[in-house]
Amino acid sequence: MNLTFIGTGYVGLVSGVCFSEIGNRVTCVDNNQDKVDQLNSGIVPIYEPGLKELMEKNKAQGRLEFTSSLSQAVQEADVIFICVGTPPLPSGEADLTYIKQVAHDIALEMDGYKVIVTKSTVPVGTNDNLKDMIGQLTSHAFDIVSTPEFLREGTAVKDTLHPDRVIIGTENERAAKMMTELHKPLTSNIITTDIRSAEMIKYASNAFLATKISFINEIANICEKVGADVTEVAAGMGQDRRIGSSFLQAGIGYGGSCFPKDTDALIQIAGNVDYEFKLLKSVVEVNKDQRFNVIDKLKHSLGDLKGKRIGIWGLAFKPNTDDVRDTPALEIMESLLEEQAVVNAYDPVAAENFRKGFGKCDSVEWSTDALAAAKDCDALCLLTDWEEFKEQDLLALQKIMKQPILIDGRNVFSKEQVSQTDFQYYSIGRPEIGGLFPYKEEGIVIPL
Ligand SMILES: NC(=O)C1=CN([C@@H]2O[C@H](COP(=O)(O)OP(=O)(O)OC[C@H]3O[C@@H](n4cnc5c(N)ncnc54)[C@H](O)[C@@H]3O)[C@@H](O)[C@H]2O)C=CC1
Ligand SMILES: O=C(O)[C@H]1O[C@H](OP(=O)(O)OP(=O)(O)OC[C@H]2O[C@@H](n3ccc(=O)[nH]c3=O)[C@H](O)[C@@H]2O)[C@H](O)[C@@H](O)[C@@H]1O
Repeated sequence: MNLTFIGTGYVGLVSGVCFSEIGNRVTCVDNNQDKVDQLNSGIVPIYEPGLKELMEKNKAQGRLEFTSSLSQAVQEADVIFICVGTPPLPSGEADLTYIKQVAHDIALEMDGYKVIVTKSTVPVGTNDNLKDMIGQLTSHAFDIVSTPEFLREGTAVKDTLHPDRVIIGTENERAAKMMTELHKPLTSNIITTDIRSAEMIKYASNAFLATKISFINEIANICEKVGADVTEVAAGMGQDRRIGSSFLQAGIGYGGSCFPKDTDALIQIAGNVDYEFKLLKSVVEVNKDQRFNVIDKLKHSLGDLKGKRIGIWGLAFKPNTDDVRDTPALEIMESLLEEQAVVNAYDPVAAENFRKGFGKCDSVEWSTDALAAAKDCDALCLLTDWEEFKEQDLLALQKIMKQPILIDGRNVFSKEQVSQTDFQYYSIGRPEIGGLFPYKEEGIVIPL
């Protein structure tokens, strides 16, 4: 099939490349000419393992191209995917400006029947509105489909080529058939449903995953007080197939371009129909607090942070990405600077993006390797669980630090590794290995 993807962010670019890989003829459109030029000269503007190789292969085989010209891309396409951003407005609601602009532009360029698919995450009812809007602007036939995207950054290629499921929301049989055929090479688990349910499946999925994370983080905080180990608890819980073992990794909370934005948006979607989503509001609140766990632990070990040298390992919101949108590192860094600590930061790939988006970078020192960031530090905070950090030799690390204090915000190191060192080690929800309120120290009495 001839496919056009509008927007070459994570979703448009990865989907475009992967759909060309399975034999379709794909055009990716972006109105950012710089991005298009980069893509045409073989530069992938995002860090995503495996993407560059696949992109080059499919470009060379003539199945994949990039352009800023919408008109030809729309006219040549059987199916047009809208993949532009839906960032949060100050109210938390999704900003649909880019979506509406693209829908308007598609309508004006159409020259025959098209299937128009929304891959961007949009509030329930948006696709119905797009249908009305496009219908008023064109006399050509078209069908609207909601096919929400579930890829994760860092594993986006694998997630796209081997999805758990594909959701196809449409009211039209012809469009459902075309979309089913298109996705068949990826999975047999294709679920067709109505448009509004498809839109809701996306928000509900992200909100549920965020809920799992906040839940386990609260369990971790309680574990620190009662002397249990959250990793043991999560492993035990995860063996129940009804619960499942994924997304039970305690840490400093979720970040990224989607969980924070989509949980806020779902709270607004509910609010707009006069429903207070109490549970999700708490999930968001717990997540905001969890970031400061690191600061609490630093203060517990160092007291006043003024003038103290703090190393930061990891700026990306998770490993294997250079995305720093809503990364916990942002607020942690801000807090440290407010406390007048001296900060030295390192991330294997995300430092440049972080510097671009963070206003107070002048007062931050930057290192080009992990050990340099830790050198002479009073304490080191691990904020992103990059493989590179897991592989560090703690004894060597200890030697170059001024004080051996390690705040492991992602529970990367084991008891065995830490016990061979002199580190004052704090993790999340593992008080026997290193927590904020070791239950023995606090002398909490649990009544029998
Ligand atoms: N980033 C992710 O991992 C995932 C994102 N999503 C959703 O997918 C949507 C897109 O997300 P990202 O790819 O992260 O977005 P992004 O913000 O990284 O990229 C959007 C792209 O669209 C382009 N664009 C904007 N207006 C345009 C126009 N009128 N014509 C052509 N191009 C235009 C921009 O230049 C930009 O390159 C969002 O709704 C997001 O919530 C869903 C699942 C995963
Ligand atoms: O809508 C989206 O954009 C995407 O959002 C998430 O994907 P992503 O944000 O790329 O990353 P995740 O792997 O879900 O991690 C999100 C955050 O949660 C944190 N996390 C994740 C899992 C866990 O157990 N604990 C935990 O703290 C990560 O460190 C990270 O900060 C979803 O997993 C995707 O299915 C979805 O398509």
